[in-house]
Amino acid sequence: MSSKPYDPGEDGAEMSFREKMSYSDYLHLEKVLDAQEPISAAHDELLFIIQHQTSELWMKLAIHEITSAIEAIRNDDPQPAFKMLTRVARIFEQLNNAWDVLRTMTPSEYTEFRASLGQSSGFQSYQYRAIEFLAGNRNVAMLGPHAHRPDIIEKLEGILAHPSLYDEALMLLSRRGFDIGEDAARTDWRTKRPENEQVLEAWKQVYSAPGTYWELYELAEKLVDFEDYFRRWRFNHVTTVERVIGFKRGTGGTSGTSYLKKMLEVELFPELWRVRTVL
Ligand code: HEM
Ligand SMILES: N[C@@H](CC(=O)c1ccccc1NC=O)C(=O)O
Repeated sequence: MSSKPYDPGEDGAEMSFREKMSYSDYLHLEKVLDAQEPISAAHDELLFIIQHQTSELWMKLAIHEITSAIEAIRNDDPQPAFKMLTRVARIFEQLNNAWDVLRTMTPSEYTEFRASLGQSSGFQSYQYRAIEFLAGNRNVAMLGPHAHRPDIIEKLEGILAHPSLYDEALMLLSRRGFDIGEDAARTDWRTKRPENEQVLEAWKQVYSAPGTYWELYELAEKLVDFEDYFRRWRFNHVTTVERVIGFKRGTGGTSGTSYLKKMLEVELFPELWRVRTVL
């Protein structure tokens, strides 16, 4: 019995894209797939490049979502922000799972091309810094590595000129009748805000009566969820780094693993972690 090979064209699949938009036209695949240019002969450099490029693509989406979530909260419409923040947490979960691929690279394999990376480092990831700044971890010193790129400085300064995700959540608390003290009178958004007892008290009231403050309660939990996944990313990163380069200095010039371990202590939404202890 001879059977003819399956022809999707006979089934109705479109086969002629001379004048129609195709899959790769729409996705600009040539641009994306032409953007991997290993600079060494090491087998694992392609893995390293793709791991970073895909991470940066997911970060781009996270920035898009956080920016819209900030806007929704500012407009007193937090419901859509809940969905966006859930998506951001899922993006970080995706980034967390991706470490499993990179972890297949041993120190011997990384050493084959590490020297070709020069002084470049994830420390100079402006999208990572944008996410931190958008969330609320603001430190103008982190603009330093971008001094040679006025376009990047402009983007990051544009974020620092406006309230962060957490600042907007605090202002929502204030609009809903809570006294948040000096956080209600801020005009400078560029620097890190100090922790505030009145904010802690406001979150304490929210968590003590979820039924009364359901929206604020849900917002608080979405923020904690986001930070939870973000912390896991930091932890996976530092563990991978120790596994691959031990305690060598970073190509970006920091102490490397020790610097990243210090960064594990950074909190995006401090009073939301503190409130757990006082409930
Ligand atoms: C073998 C893999 C990796 C190694 C050995 C490594 C190593 C390091 C080191 C040592 C630092 C500290 C800065 C420095 O002095 O260079 C750093 C920072 C950083 N890396 Fe990686 N990294 C790896 C993979 C990744 C990946 C896949 C990403 C995803 C985009 C990433 C993103 C970052 C970011 C955003 C920072 C800055 C963190 C901060 O300032 O808090 N790294 N990395
Ligand atoms: N900082 C790393 C190098 C590194 O991982 C890296 C280099 C260029 C572009 C992205 C990188 N990823 C994270 O830091 C190192 O010290 O080996």
